[in-house]
Amino acid sequence: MRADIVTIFPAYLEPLRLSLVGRAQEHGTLQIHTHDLRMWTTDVHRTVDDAPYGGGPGMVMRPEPWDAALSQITARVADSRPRVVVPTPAGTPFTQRHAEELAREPWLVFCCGRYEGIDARVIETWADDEISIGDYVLAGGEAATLVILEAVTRLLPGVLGNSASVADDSFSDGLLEGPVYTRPPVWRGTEVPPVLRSGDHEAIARWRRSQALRRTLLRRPDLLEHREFAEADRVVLAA
Ligand SMILES: N#Cc1c(-c2ccc3cc[nH]c3c2)n[nH]c1N
Repeated sequence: MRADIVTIFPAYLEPLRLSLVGRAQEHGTLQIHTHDLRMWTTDVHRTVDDAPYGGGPGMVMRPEPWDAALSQITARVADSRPRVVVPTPAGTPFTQRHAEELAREPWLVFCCGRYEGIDARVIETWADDEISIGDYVLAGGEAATLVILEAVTRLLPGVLGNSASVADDSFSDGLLEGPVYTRPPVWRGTEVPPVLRSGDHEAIARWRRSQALRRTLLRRPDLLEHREFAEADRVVLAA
Protein backbone atom coordinates (compact mmCIF):
# COMPACT_ATOMS: atom_id res chain seq x y z
CA MET A 1 0.00 0.00 0.00
CA ARG A 2 1.05 3.57 -0.71
CA ALA A 3 -0.29 6.49 1.33
CA ASP A 4 0.24 10.13 0.39
CA ILE A 5 -0.57 12.71 3.05
CA VAL A 6 -1.05 16.41 2.25
CA THR A 7 -0.75 18.78 5.21
CA ILE A 8 0.62 22.17 6.27
CA PHE A 9 2.21 20.42 9.27
CA PRO A 10 4.32 17.55 7.86
CA ALA A 11 6.12 17.16 11.21
CA TYR A 12 2.78 16.18 12.78
CA LEU A 13 3.02 12.91 10.85
CA GLU A 14 6.47 11.98 12.18
CA PRO A 15 4.93 9.41 14.61
CA LEU A 16 4.20 7.27 11.55
CA ARG A 17 7.90 6.44 11.55
CA LEU A 18 7.48 4.65 14.88
CA SER A 19 6.21 1.25 16.04
CA LEU A 20 3.80 -0.76 13.93
CA VAL A 21 3.44 1.71 11.06
CA GLY A 22 7.17 2.40 11.07
CA ARG A 23 7.95 -1.31 10.88
CA ALA A 24 5.44 -1.77 8.05
CA GLN A 25 7.37 0.89 6.12
CA GLU A 26 10.71 -0.76 6.90
CA HIS A 27 9.32 -4.08 5.60
CA GLY A 28 8.01 -2.41 2.44
CA THR A 29 4.39 -3.28 3.24
CA LEU A 30 3.51 0.39 3.33
CA GLN A 31 5.08 3.45 1.69
CA ILE A 32 4.11 6.81 3.19
CA HIS A 33 4.85 10.09 1.41
CA THR A 34 4.08 13.32 3.28
CA HIS A 35 3.66 16.54 1.31
CA ASP A 36 3.64 20.16 2.52
CA LEU A 37 0.64 21.87 0.91
CA ARG A 38 2.55 25.15 0.84
CA MET A 39 4.76 23.66 -1.90
CA TRP A 40 1.80 24.33 -4.21
CA THR A 41 1.28 27.96 -3.27
CA THR A 42 2.41 30.69 -5.68
CA ASP A 43 2.66 33.81 -3.53
CA VAL A 44 5.59 35.00 -1.49
CA HIS A 45 3.69 34.41 1.72
CA ARG A 46 2.77 30.83 0.70
CA THR A 47 -0.88 31.52 1.56
CA VAL A 48 -3.20 28.54 1.95
CA ASP A 49 -6.25 30.20 3.54
CA ASP A 50 -8.66 33.07 3.02
CA ALA A 51 -11.74 34.58 4.68
CA PRO A 52 -14.98 32.55 4.42
CA TYR A 53 -17.66 33.74 1.99
CA GLY A 54 -20.77 34.62 3.93
CA GLY A 55 -18.70 35.74 6.90
CA GLY A 56 -18.18 33.84 10.11
CA PRO A 57 -15.19 33.01 12.29
CA GLY A 58 -11.84 31.73 11.15
CA MET A 59 -10.44 31.08 7.70
CA VAL A 60 -11.08 28.53 4.94
CA MET A 61 -8.39 26.67 3.00
CA ARG A 62 -8.15 27.98 -0.57
CA PRO A 63 -8.93 25.54 -3.42
CA GLU A 64 -6.01 26.34 -5.72
CA PRO A 65 -3.13 24.85 -3.67
CA TRP A 66 -5.19 21.73 -2.93
CA ASP A 67 -6.13 21.22 -6.57
CA ALA A 68 -2.52 21.70 -7.71
CA ALA A 69 -1.24 19.32 -5.04
CA LEU A 70 -3.80 16.58 -5.67
CA SER A 71 -3.44 16.90 -9.44
CA GLN A 72 0.32 16.38 -9.22
CA ILE A 73 0.24 13.66 -6.56
CA THR A 74 -2.47 11.62 -8.28
CA ALA A 75 -0.89 11.97 -11.72
CA ARG A 76 2.07 9.92 -10.49
CA VAL A 77 0.75 6.69 -11.98
CA ALA A 78 -0.94 6.56 -15.38
CA ASP A 79 -4.33 4.79 -15.47
CA SER A 80 -4.41 4.57 -11.69
CA ARG A 81 -6.19 6.77 -9.19
CA PRO A 82 -5.92 6.65 -5.41
CA ARG A 83 -8.77 6.64 -2.92
CA VAL A 84 -8.86 10.19 -1.56
CA VAL A 85 -9.76 10.43 2.13
CA VAL A 86 -10.65 13.70 3.85
CA PRO A 87 -10.88 13.64 7.65
CA THR A 88 -13.62 16.03 8.82
CA PRO A 89 -15.90 16.32 11.86
CA ALA A 90 -18.79 16.24 9.38
CA GLY A 91 -17.66 12.90 7.96
CA THR A 92 -18.98 9.34 8.14
CA PRO A 93 -18.05 7.75 11.49
CA PHE A 94 -14.87 5.72 11.08
CA THR A 95 -15.39 2.05 12.01
CA GLN A 96 -13.44 -1.18 11.85
CA ARG A 97 -15.40 -2.11 8.74
CA HIS A 98 -14.22 1.11 7.12
CA ALA A 99 -10.64 0.30 8.15
CA GLU A 100 -10.99 -3.14 6.55
CA GLU A 101 -12.30 -1.55 3.36
CA LEU A 102 -9.47 0.99 3.18
CA ALA A 103 -6.91 -1.76 3.92
CA ARG A 104 -7.88 -3.38 0.61
CA GLU A 105 -6.93 -0.25 -1.35
CA PRO A 106 -3.48 -0.12 -3.04
CA TRP A 107 -3.19 3.68 -2.77
CA LEU A 108 -4.67 6.19 -0.34
CA VAL A 109 -4.33 9.97 -0.29
CA PHE A 110 -5.18 11.84 2.92
CA CYS A 111 -6.08 15.56 2.80
CA CYS A 112 -5.42 17.11 6.21
CA GLY A 113 -7.45 20.27 6.55
CA ARG A 114 -6.87 23.05 9.05
CA TYR A 115 -8.64 26.32 9.98
CA GLU A 116 -12.41 25.96 9.38
CA GLY A 117 -11.84 23.35 6.72
CA ILE A 118 -11.12 22.98 3.01
CA ASP A 119 -13.16 24.82 0.32
CA ALA A 120 -16.15 22.57 -0.41
CA ARG A 121 -15.39 22.55 -4.15
CA VAL A 122 -12.15 20.69 -3.47
CA ILE A 123 -14.05 18.06 -1.49
CA GLU A 124 -16.65 17.76 -4.26
CA THR A 125 -13.95 17.43 -6.90
CA TRP A 126 -11.53 15.11 -5.18
CA ALA A 127 -12.87 13.33 -2.10
CA ASP A 128 -13.93 9.68 -2.20
CA ASP A 129 -14.42 9.45 1.59
CA GLU A 130 -15.14 12.07 4.22
CA ILE A 131 -14.38 10.40 7.57
CA SER A 132 -14.86 11.45 11.18
CA ILE A 133 -12.99 9.64 13.94
CA GLY A 134 -15.43 10.77 16.62
CA ASP A 135 -17.98 13.25 17.90
CA TYR A 136 -15.55 15.89 19.12
CA VAL A 137 -13.75 18.69 17.31
CA LEU A 138 -10.02 18.65 16.56
CA ALA A 139 -7.95 21.52 15.15
CA GLY A 140 -7.06 19.67 11.97
CA GLY A 141 -7.05 16.39 10.06
CA GLU A 142 -3.53 15.21 10.98
CA ALA A 143 -4.44 13.44 14.24
CA ALA A 144 -7.34 11.71 12.47
CA THR A 145 -5.01 10.60 9.69
CA LEU A 146 -2.66 9.06 12.27
CA VAL A 147 -5.61 7.16 13.76
CA ILE A 148 -7.01 5.99 10.44
CA LEU A 149 -3.60 4.95 9.09
CA GLU A 150 -2.78 2.95 12.23
CA ALA A 151 -6.13 1.13 12.13
CA VAL A 152 -5.64 0.37 8.42
CA THR A 153 -1.95 -0.59 8.62
CA ARG A 154 -2.45 -3.20 11.34
CA LEU A 155 -4.82 -5.00 8.95
CA LEU A 156 -2.26 -5.26 6.15
CA PRO A 157 -0.90 -8.77 5.52
CA GLY A 158 2.08 -9.64 7.71
CA VAL A 159 1.99 -6.48 9.82
CA LEU A 160 0.68 -8.08 13.02
CA GLY A 161 2.88 -10.96 14.13
CA ASN A 162 -0.06 -13.12 15.12
CA SER A 163 -2.79 -12.87 12.48
CA ALA A 164 -5.21 -14.19 15.10
CA SER A 165 -4.84 -10.85 16.86
CA VAL A 166 -6.87 -9.24 14.11
CA ALA A 167 -9.58 -11.87 14.41
CA ASP A 168 -9.82 -11.27 18.17
CA ASP A 169 -9.91 -7.51 17.85
CA SER A 170 -12.62 -5.45 19.39
CA PHE A 171 -15.22 -4.94 16.68
CA SER A 172 -13.79 -7.71 14.48
CA ASP A 173 -16.93 -9.73 15.36
CA GLY A 174 -18.92 -6.62 16.16
CA LEU A 175 -18.31 -6.88 19.91
CA LEU A 176 -16.04 -5.06 22.32
CA GLU A 177 -12.94 -6.90 23.48
CA GLY A 178 -13.22 -8.48 26.92
CA PRO A 179 -10.69 -8.04 29.76
CA VAL A 180 -7.15 -9.38 29.31
CA TYR A 181 -4.74 -10.61 31.99
CA THR A 182 -1.10 -11.62 32.36
CA ARG A 183 1.26 -12.55 35.20
CA PRO A 184 1.32 -12.40 38.19
CA PRO A 185 -1.65 -14.74 38.92
CA VAL A 186 -2.56 -12.63 41.96
CA TRP A 187 -1.93 -8.89 42.01
CA ARG A 188 -2.99 -6.59 44.83
CA GLY A 189 -5.11 -9.43 46.16
CA THR A 190 -7.00 -9.89 42.87
CA GLU A 191 -6.74 -13.26 41.17
CA VAL A 192 -6.76 -13.82 37.44
CA PRO A 193 -10.08 -15.59 36.56
CA PRO A 194 -9.21 -19.28 37.14
CA VAL A 195 -10.71 -20.38 33.83
CA LEU A 196 -7.93 -18.50 32.01
CA ARG A 197 -5.34 -20.66 33.76
CA SER A 198 -7.33 -23.91 33.39
CA GLY A 199 -5.95 -24.99 30.02
CA ASP A 200 -9.53 -25.76 28.97
CA HIS A 201 -9.55 -23.92 25.66
CA GLU A 202 -13.26 -24.42 25.01
CA ALA A 203 -14.13 -23.06 28.47
CA ILE A 204 -11.74 -20.14 27.92
CA ALA A 205 -13.36 -19.32 24.56
CA ARG A 206 -16.85 -19.45 26.15
CA TRP A 207 -15.71 -17.20 29.02
CA ARG A 208 -14.14 -14.67 26.66
CA ARG A 209 -17.26 -14.61 24.47
CA SER A 210 -19.42 -14.10 27.55
CA GLN A 211 -17.24 -11.24 28.77
CA ALA A 212 -17.30 -9.58 25.34
CA LEU A 213 -21.09 -9.86 25.13
CA ARG A 214 -21.64 -8.51 28.65
CA ARG A 215 -19.20 -5.62 28.15
CA THR A 216 -20.79 -4.74 24.83
CA LEU A 217 -24.30 -4.87 26.33
CA LEU A 218 -23.21 -2.55 29.14
CA ARG A 219 -21.07 -0.07 27.20
CA ARG A 220 -22.24 -0.22 23.59
CA PRO A 221 -25.75 -1.72 23.35
CA ASP A 222 -26.02 -0.06 19.96
CA LEU A 223 -23.59 -2.63 18.57
CA LEU A 224 -26.04 -5.41 19.50
CA GLU A 225 -29.05 -3.95 17.72
CA HIS A 226 -30.37 -5.68 14.60
CA ARG A 227 -28.20 -8.75 15.24
CA GLU A 228 -29.16 -12.40 15.56
CA PHE A 229 -27.44 -14.37 18.33
CA ALA A 230 -27.05 -18.08 19.01
CA GLU A 231 -28.88 -19.52 22.02
CA ALA A 232 -25.70 -19.58 24.11
CA ASP A 233 -25.19 -15.86 23.47
CA ARG A 234 -28.84 -15.09 24.22
CA VAL A 235 -28.46 -16.81 27.60
CA VAL A 236 -25.51 -14.56 28.43
CA LEU A 237 -27.27 -11.41 27.28
CA ALA A 238 -30.40 -12.28 29.28
CA ALA A 239 -28.47 -12.97 32.50
N1 LIG B 1 -11.67 13.40 11.24
C1 LIG B 1 -11.93 14.27 11.97
C2 LIG B 1 -12.26 15.22 12.97
C3 LIG B 1 -11.99 16.58 13.10
C4 LIG B 1 -11.33 17.53 12.16
C5 LIG B 1 -10.83 17.11 10.93
C6 LIG B 1 -10.28 18.04 10.05
C7 LIG B 1 -10.24 19.39 10.39
C8 LIG B 1 -9.80 20.58 9.75
C9 LIG B 1 -10.04 21.62 10.60
N2 LIG B 1 -10.61 21.15 11.72
C10 LIG B 1 -10.74 19.80 11.62
C11 LIG B 1 -11.29 18.89 12.52
N3 LIG B 1 -12.52 17.00 14.26
N4 LIG B 1 -13.10 15.96 14.87
C12 LIG B 1 -12.99 14.86 14.12
N5 LIG B 1 -13.51 13.61 14.43
